[in-house]
Amino acid sequence: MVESNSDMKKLADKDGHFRRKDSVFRSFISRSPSAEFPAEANRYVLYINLGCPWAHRTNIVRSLKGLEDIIQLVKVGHGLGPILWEFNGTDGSDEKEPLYGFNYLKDLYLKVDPEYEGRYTVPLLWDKKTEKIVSNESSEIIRMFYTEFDDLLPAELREDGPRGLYPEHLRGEIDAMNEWVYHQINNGVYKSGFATSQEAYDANVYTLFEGLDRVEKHLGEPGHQPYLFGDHITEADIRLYTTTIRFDVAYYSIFKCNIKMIRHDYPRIHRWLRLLYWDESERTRGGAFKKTSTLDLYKRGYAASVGKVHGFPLEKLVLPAGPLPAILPFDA
Ligand SMILES: N[C@@H](CCC(=O)N[C@@H](CS)C(=O)NCC(=O)O)C(=O)O
Repeated sequence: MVESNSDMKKLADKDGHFRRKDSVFRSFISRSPSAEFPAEANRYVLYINLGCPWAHRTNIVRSLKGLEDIIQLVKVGHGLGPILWEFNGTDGSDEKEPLYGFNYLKDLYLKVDPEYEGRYTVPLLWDKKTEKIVSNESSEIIRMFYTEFDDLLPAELREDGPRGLYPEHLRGEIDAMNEWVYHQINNGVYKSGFATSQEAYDANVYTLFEGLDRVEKHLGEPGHQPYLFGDHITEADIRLYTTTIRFDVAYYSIFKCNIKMIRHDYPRIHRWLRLLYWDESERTRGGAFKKTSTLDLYKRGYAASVGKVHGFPLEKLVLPAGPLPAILPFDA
């Protein structure tokens, strides 16, 4: 029996189009001590799956901001049965959920709200003290991480220091870029990959490549190197990175996003991507991008998801070998 709100076959609507549902839990951690969810060390747990690009955003920011000792990270594996997220030792996950011994991520959602009818998604930010979900929306979790724990961090890691990820003078431009990058690229790959009709796939796959063409052009404009908005890594880089690092290895073949490849067809994006991935300097706190990127997992995770959408059993998955290597060296 597949439960309706975790049923992967129902990801696409009747017309074959994948339309992502809005996240349901949208509270905020605040630096104010009187807030419902005040910023405190050892109080919050971030649940992720390493394959998920939305969860990956939060994992990168946790690492870039130096929040590893402040926010606990728990990895959940890909479900071997019909339920998507399972604590089963795969993808670096524990055998059981560490706080309550649950088997599935959905058990946390149902603990908070037994009537919950939304999807059981990662990332999930959990408050140990109130036993509530703070948020399951990555774009908002990363923004809390930028600022709200800053009183607990050294000056050089604070948002008002030189490494601000969402600096005031760039907010308008970052928001504008986020908007089209989200629709055309971050979510664009899913609109191709989870389409269950030829019409839905055809209606979306070209728009994705128009988005990548636009990024390639953006990176050629003054003030847009080496990072998307100049000398410093910003939110825009993080949000684009998690899709592009999965592109050649997984989306190209498994999501049928195969009109162009980053490594062969987008020299500027390819350079920018490798610059972030291979950076193990202090700028990325010793490799926040590389350390959180698990290229070997991406094919299997996406093949399993697409298999679930089409009712194809996991044990029969055959994974594509290439491209080799999964990411090229910086100077190739
Ligand atoms: N808008 C959410 C999307 C999260 C999301 O869709 N996560 C996927 C994994 S990559 C998921 O958990 N899907 C399970 C499902 O839809 O049942 C965010 O950015 O946090």
